[in-house]
Amino acid sequence: MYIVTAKEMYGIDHYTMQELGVEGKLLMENAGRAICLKLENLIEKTSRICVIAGSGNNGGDGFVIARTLLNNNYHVHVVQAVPDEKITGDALYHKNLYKNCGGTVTVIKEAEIIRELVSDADIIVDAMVGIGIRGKLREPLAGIVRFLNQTEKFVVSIDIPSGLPADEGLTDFTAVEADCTFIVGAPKTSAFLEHSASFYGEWEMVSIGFPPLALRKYSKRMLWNEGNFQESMPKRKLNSHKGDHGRGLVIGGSTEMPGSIAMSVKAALKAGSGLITAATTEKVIQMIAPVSMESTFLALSEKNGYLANHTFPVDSYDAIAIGIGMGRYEETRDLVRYVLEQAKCPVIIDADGLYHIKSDLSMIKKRSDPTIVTPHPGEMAMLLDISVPELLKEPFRYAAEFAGKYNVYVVLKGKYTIITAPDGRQAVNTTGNPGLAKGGSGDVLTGISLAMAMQDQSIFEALCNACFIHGKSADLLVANEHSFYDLLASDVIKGITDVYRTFS
Ligand SMILES: NC(=O)C1=CN([C@@H]2O[C@H](COP(=O)(O)OP(=O)(O)OC[C@H]3O[C@@H](n4cnc5c(N)ncnc54)[C@H](OP(=O)(O)O)[C@@H]3O)[C@@H](O)[C@H]2O)[C@H](O)CC1
Ligand SMILES: [K+]
Repeated sequence: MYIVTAKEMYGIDHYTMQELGVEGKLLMENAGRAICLKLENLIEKTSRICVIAGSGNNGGDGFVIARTLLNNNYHVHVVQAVPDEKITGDALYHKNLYKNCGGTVTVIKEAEIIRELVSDADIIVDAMVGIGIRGKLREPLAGIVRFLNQTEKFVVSIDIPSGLPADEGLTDFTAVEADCTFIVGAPKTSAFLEHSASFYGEWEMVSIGFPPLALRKYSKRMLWNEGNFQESMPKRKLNSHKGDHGRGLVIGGSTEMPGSIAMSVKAALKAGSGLITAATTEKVIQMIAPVSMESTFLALSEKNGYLANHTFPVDSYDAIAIGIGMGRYEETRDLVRYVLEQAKCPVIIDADGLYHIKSDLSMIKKRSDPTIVTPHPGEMAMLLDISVPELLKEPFRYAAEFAGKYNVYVVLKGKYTIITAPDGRQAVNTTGNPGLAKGGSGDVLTGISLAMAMQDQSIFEALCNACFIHGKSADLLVANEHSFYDLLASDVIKGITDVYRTFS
């Protein structure tokens, strides 16, 4: 499923109409009808529905919905929140069809009157404004939105909750807090931003006839779901051996943080790596060896319990993960630099490793083999020298800029983890739950990512699939024997079994 900005949606719309010859009226009919099919599952035959229509094509969708429901014997009324002369084009065509079928419309000039008009309605359909919103919502729409946000009635938004921007970048808006939203054609970016996603309520996308080639042509963003995982995840050959599944190296750990590298190693093996070596200090090896029975170890030099400058052969690995639990000592940075310079395989940089590269980002820019950074918002903001709120306003843009500038893959972790390729392709992971907001969760994702980077798939798909597995494991665990509260990172490692048994 593709994710679009408002501009991309207009591009897809234009292409479908101009190049393919599909008329706008037909797209509007398709949108309204597809939404009604879904809406009818939510409402009773006796439900009273009030559609609030605005001036643009979003309002036009509202008139199609009103006509379809009316013709299906529902009790419907349309409140038009703009003067008659503002309804033009395809929207006017559909308004006339609705009226020709016996539909009634009340035109309102002031927001106050809305309370009375919807007093006997069970369901309110918000078709005031969609992706065409410019600036902050004007009256009377703003007043209607304030009323809708305090009413107990069930509010269904069309395409986008009215007032909400489709794109990232704006955080100050008045918008409908919908109970549910039927998104037209393709989900918009604001459905995946921490400050705006909740306005959509539960959402579902309806297809209205945009061909995949049009979506592909305009959008570089997608939602990574079960279908993508099943399609791209390489199948295991029955006669394969451990060498076929990747020989990985995990570098990290310190006396203060010995557990994290053990988690990454275990996750990497559980997710399907053939062989994993943990490169860490002698002391950490002694500490983690009893719980890391399936891995091999490489003792590196240390200073005060932290990894110190050390050169060792890194060319016999298929992928490397570095940074986990390694601390921020100056001496450790030289080790990070050495690995990034020498390794001729994909390198994943996580946690303290990100702190080390910050002082000299040319360390990653110079590399010719794939480099992957896996920051949480705090680490990403640190890499960019901006605040976390600034980053979260436009995470897609910042991630894409960083990926392009430094030629790296970025896995920006969060409620909506965004995976970005150096060429600007982006995916949003669909799995995961609040149970993952716990220590060790990132270490597990790094381990799974290491395993995925060594399977027979592109790095972008590998990272998308790693995020999918990580989140899906947590989802299956919470659906069955666990809760958001008790879920541990070690449970997520065990849960990988169920993900593979269920989906591959
Ligand atoms: N291809 C598709 O995706 C299809 C989408 N459909 C639906 O159409 C809308 C987009 O339609 P569009 O007409 O481009 O825009 P909107 O209806 O969202 O909004 C335009 C009107 O909104 C008024 N407006 C704009 N900003 C404000 C504001 N800040 N306050 C109040 N009113 C505002 C604007 O009025 P003006 O007086 O400023 O001109 C416009 O009249 C999309 O979201 C889908 O729902 C199609 O039905 C099918 C194809
Ligand atoms: K709307």
